Amino acid sequence: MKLEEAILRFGREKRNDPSSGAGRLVVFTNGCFDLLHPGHIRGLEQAHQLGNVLIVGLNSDRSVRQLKGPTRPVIPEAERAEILSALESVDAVVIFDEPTPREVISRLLPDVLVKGGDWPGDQIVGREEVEAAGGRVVSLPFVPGYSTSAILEKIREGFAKKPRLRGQRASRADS
Ligand SMILES: Nc1ncnc2c1ncn2[C@@H]1O[C@H](COP(=O)(O)OP(=O)(O)OP(=O)(O)O)[C@@H](O)[C@H]1O
Ligand SMILES: O=P(O)(O)O[C@@H]1O[C@H]([C@H](O)CO)[C@@H](O)[C@H](O)[C@@H]1O
Repeated sequence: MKLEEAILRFGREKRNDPSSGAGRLVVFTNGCFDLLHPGHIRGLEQAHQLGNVLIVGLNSDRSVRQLKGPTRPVIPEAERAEILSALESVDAVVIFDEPTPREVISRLLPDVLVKGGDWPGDQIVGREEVEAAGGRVVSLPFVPGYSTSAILEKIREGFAKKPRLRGQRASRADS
């Protein structure tokens, strides 16, 4: 979804308009969401439970590369957005190209801004803007043992031990 559409549908003006089903709490979270894992899924489900609508700000491929290096993301932005959009807990996905979601958050002004516990509270971008508009910021519990980097490392280690020819599927006997 384009930011402009998200603002039209879920922006503060829309929420303050009695004819638009006022009282809908808009929750926002953001991330790269490259190779989803249970930490992502649980965090998104918990985020959605904090309001009525969950909008996810998704870093574009260019933004992910700036943050996590030239080998990332593994999954292109359109497919990351498709995967997130398929989750019942996610109502809209807005891709942003900047290094941080500050612009998106400033324009959407969600009622609740959420980040996982891997981010210290004072480093959550958008905190000031959301709180100044009367919203709140929630840091969700981190689920230990899950990260996209760890998944990628496990894959790299596996291939390092038993490299396979391109296109060759391992038989059960190989494993
Ligand atoms: N294990 C986890 N438990 C709870 N939340 C998580 C966990 N891992 C990531 N998140 C949250 O998911 C969102 C997206 O994070 P991100 O895509 O960077 O995942 P990641 O697994 O940390 O990736 P990477 O290892 O590439 O940094 C962020 O809000 C982050 O706080
Ligand atoms: O997937 P990540 O690395 O958890 O997401 C990043 O979060 C940053 C965070 O919101 C800073 O408070 C954000 O600035 C960055 O663009 C990524 O979304």
